[in-house]
Amino acid sequence: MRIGIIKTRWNEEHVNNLVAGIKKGLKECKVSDTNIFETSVPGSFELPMAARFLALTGTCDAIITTGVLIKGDTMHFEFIADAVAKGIMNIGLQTSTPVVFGVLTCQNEQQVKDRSTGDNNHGYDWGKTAVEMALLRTEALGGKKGEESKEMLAAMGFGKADEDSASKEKKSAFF
Ligand SMILES: Nc1c(NC[C@H](O)[C@H](O)[C@H](O)CO)[nH]c(=O)[nH]c1=O
Ligand SMILES: CC(=O)[C@@H](O)COP(=O)(O)O
Repeated sequence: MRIGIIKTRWNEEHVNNLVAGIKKGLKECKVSDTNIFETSVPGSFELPMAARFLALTGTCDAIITTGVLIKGDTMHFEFIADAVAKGIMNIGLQTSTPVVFGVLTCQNEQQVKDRSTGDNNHGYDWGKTAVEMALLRTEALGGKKGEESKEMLAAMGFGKADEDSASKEKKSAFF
């Protein structure tokens, strides 16, 4: 299983803490470092576009987008938070690659710290969510029922991740 992490350079220190949490969650799920692809974008607003580009490479079974939005003095926060949440959902649905919404939307810095450090690092849960959704995707697209979808996805450029899952015979647990 290969997982992509796209992180922002906005609020970099907090985001790096979240990424550490994500990697802890992935490690517990036996995802090796070599199967984690990591890249960065300027801010949260750029996450959906980058997630789309990465999904279209067909190299990841799931993608985690992570960033930190902190409320400022204007409506900027509200517009970005709404656009990013909807954008990330859309990319997952459009590409059939699960995209985890790993963006904290906080009123202040303390709220961020409370959710990105110690035992309440939300990144940890996002790592596990990505693995669960990647497995679900494999079940959905890698089994017999998924043959047609797989061909369609291959034609659209979703090659590698699907080839990997197709080469293993999997017993479906979800469907
Ligand atoms: N204020 C925050 C931003 N703002 C930047 C935008 O995300 C974007 O990069 C810019 O509007 C150019 O398109 N980004 C965050 O991730 N967090 C913030 O608190
Ligand atoms: C420009 C930004 O990304 C953001 O920080 C806006 O903050 P504010 O709402 O205080 O203008």
